[in-house]
Amino acid sequence: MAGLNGDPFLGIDDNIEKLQYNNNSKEVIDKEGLVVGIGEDSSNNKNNNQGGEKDMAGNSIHRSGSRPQLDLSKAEIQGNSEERDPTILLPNQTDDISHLALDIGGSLIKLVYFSRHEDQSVDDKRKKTVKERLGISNGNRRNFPILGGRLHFVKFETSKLNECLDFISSKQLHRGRIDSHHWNSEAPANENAVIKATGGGAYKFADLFKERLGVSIDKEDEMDCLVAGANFLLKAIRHEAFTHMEGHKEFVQIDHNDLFPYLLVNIGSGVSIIKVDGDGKFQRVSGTNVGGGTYWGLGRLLTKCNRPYSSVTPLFSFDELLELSQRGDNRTIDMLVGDIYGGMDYSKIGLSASTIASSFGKAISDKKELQDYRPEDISLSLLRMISYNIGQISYLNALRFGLKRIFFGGFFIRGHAYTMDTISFAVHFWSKGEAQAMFLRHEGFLGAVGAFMSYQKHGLDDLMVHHLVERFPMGAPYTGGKIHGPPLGDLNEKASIIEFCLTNMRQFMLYSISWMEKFVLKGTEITAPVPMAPPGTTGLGGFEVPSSRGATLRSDASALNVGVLHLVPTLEVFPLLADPKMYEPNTIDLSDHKELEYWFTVLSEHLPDLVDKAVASEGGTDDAKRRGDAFARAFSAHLARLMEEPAAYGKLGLANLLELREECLREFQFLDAYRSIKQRENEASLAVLPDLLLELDHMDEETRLLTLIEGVLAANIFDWGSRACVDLYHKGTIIEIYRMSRNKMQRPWQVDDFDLFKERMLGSEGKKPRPHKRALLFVDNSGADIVLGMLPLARELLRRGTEVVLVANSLPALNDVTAMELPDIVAEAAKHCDILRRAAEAGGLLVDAMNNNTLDGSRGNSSSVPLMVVENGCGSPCIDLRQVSSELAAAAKHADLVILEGMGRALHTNFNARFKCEALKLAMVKNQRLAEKLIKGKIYDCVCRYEPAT
Ligand SMILES: Nc1ncnc2c1ncn2[C@@H]1O[C@H](COP(=O)(O)OP(=O)(O)O)[C@@H](O)[C@H]1O
Ligand SMILES: CC(C)(COP(=O)(O)O)[C@@H](O)C(=O)NCCC(=O)O
Ligand SMILES: [Mn+2]
Repeated sequence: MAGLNGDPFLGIDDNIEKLQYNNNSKEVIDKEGLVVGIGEDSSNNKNNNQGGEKDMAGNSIHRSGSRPQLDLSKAEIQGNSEERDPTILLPNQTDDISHLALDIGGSLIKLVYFSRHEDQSVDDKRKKTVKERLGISNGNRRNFPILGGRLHFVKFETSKLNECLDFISSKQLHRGRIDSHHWNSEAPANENAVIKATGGGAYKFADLFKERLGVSIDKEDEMDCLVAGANFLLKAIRHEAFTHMEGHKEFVQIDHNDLFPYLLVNIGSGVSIIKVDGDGKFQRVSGTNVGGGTYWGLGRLLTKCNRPYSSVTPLFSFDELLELSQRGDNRTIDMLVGDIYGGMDYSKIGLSASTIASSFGKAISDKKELQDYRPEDISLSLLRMISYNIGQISYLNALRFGLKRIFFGGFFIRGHAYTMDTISFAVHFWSKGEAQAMFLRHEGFLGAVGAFMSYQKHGLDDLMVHHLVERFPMGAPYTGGKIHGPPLGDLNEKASIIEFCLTNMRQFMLYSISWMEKFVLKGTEITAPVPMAPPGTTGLGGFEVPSSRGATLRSDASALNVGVLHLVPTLEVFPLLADPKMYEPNTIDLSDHKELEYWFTVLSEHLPDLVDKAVASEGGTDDAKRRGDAFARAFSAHLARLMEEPAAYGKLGLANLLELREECLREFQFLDAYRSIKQRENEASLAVLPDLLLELDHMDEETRLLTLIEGVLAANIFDWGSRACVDLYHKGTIIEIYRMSRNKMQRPWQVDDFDLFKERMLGSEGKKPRPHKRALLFVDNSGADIVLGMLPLARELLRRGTEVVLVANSLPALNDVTAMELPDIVAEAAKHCDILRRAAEAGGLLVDAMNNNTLDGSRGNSSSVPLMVVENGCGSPCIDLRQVSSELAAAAKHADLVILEGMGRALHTNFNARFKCEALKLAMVKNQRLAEKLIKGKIYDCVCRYEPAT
């Protein structure tokens, strides 16, 4: 790893990576040979050295926590090796296999590329036996020829095609390996690589691609691609479409069966208007030459004389123009109805005095030269002229075909609030509220996505919402290694260089700027508010006043509105949800700003403690400290961004915030921040387990059941995510806190369905009910929670003849126990308990023990009901049951009882979830506000909610 410490780093965008190394690294690469683990893998090595701890690479659910490995053998410098940061070619890099599609438009080149990883789960014994037991052949592979991976979105200006070519070649995207095992069985071998491309540039630049990259361009029709892209995104991405009216953004849930027909308006350089009736069924019904290119081109021309001399380029960039408009007042240049009617409305035909009568109309009478107009005003006037015009033409076409829904795409929109409001306003105004304008988060990438979809048989078109997990990376080094860079903070003088670099890839490649600097820049960009116009200076005019002033314009470098799409084709909808369509995981609605503020503060205040734990988990090295610092900044920046724009990444719930924190930790390579805490608590709890079991076995059935449920609730106090609990841990030992918590268990609990549950379990009036066939126990924390709470409950179910499946996280989150850790814990517990031992053997959990015959010499008792462990598919303290692992989905098939435990899984999420089978929700509420809000109680109150099957 040392050989790569010359800042392998991220490129200009979050999604853009470039390999670099410093002068001494090549030597190391050559000598050491070959596969160098990066990112997560480097830490895995460390874990292995520490002994005993399992690495996470064995997990098949590779959310963004997993990093690709690079094969650096035969690495070679491309171009001039005297260059400071030359590009490296990695001819033998096979793991991170890429696939690329392009949309080369008049203004911008859009790239969509896919990178995937090997499934490294084959060696996991638990997985093998679980698969055998649950009868999963090979997940969903047959349906999905692709394995998991990521879909990245990147764009370049078409005039800077060379930078795009450099990018493709530095990432080797054009060498997309296509072979039978990995991608497409009928595809040709790697030579004569072909890339799919659409847009005019696919024709115009085909020769250049052949010359520079040696690849042929397979041209795809632009309209086909736009429609295919829009249809795919609308079906496969949750929260892809939204409305934007008067500054208010609202995501629209699109019903797949009710998508068509719709009108697609793609505002690129020019505008295409397409009536879409189905997949591949469409007609281009209209278009206009007044589009994004018009705004950009005319805007440049009209403002160029006012461009400050100090600027790097003589012309305003698109974003600068847009930003100017936010400070503009179009009344200085537009002729308003009031200008014509002496300040009065023309109310007879419904036009107010502030309505624009004639865009740029004032310029006819003013005795002004171009330079006398403020570029801000020109830009706003132009933006409004073009947006209204497009809105109106779109509406007229919708009217022509009786369509109610209009989706707007293309990069002219650029997520700019004011532009969207203006278009929405026009559509609303002209249609008198009959038609609705909707926007797409992947606005400009429709064509590129469509070109990507045109690769035959890659299976992507079969992907559904639940297969895609969107992540918003924040400048962490994709390529791992050490973090270099100046001390944080002292970056002002570099900012202008960086800014320049961000818009100029070629220049960028010549500067050695660590990702850390870029990260800090990004961090400040996304937290710094965009300058707003003083109230009243703009807006007036137009039909009426689109209210939002586009405070959301951010530079391309932080274009976080689209994240990297992580494809996990093995994810499934939890089959026991009563009504998946109506299911909403989040209990707490963060669209209430007060609520958002509260949780924002909770998470911010928890941050220092979390960073401490994270840094300690990595040995407290300088490198770990830097990463800890960077993590804190990254996460704070994410939070700040979300405070400003809660819907920035899609609809926001508390579960998303808590997951974002875990993802962010992983991005900075903190793979298991609570590792040693978990271990310590497991050991302490396992030591007292035999006594607890003995105690339980002396009780009658009814007392035992109550004690078991109390035990679960009491042990749920071990939660390192709760501020109040962390304070407690500083005051007592694990066992002391556990005893105290148990002593405090007094019924009735704040939510108390225990009697109902007891009746279901034990029956009444001497009638013995049928035991459950299979129970799924969604477990929560390590230590007492799993060992003294959930395991004894599992044991009781097993004793009654119920199969038990422990459902645990795929990846660590706080001190939650993971599926990977459970077999060892169960094995340890089984040493003191025959019931657990026999069940674990029957469930294939004690593979090693069985092979070694270490227990009592007998082979697994297959007549016993099995105890199994499955991973849930996520790495968060909460769970979204629309996206669970295939093994959990398989395990659910025969289950008739679901037990959800803990605040994250049973309260923050799923408190209101309804199941086809019986459900028991158990949690201690470790937060005062939540207790008040959710159960009208106080902190440390308990929830025992039992719901019969629906
Ligand atoms: N960073 C940017 N650079 C240039 N143009 C941009 C940028 N962001 C948004 N735009 C706008 O998007 C238009 C291009 O949209 P796009 O959908 O990519 O169309 P095309 O395929 O014709 O290039 C530009 O004409 C401009 O109005
Ligand atoms: C992160 C958690 C959901 C974990 O709780 P658990 O699921 O382990 O019961 C919970 O600790 C939490 O909501 N913490 C933030 C609230 C607080 O610190 O008060
Ligand atoms: Mn937890």
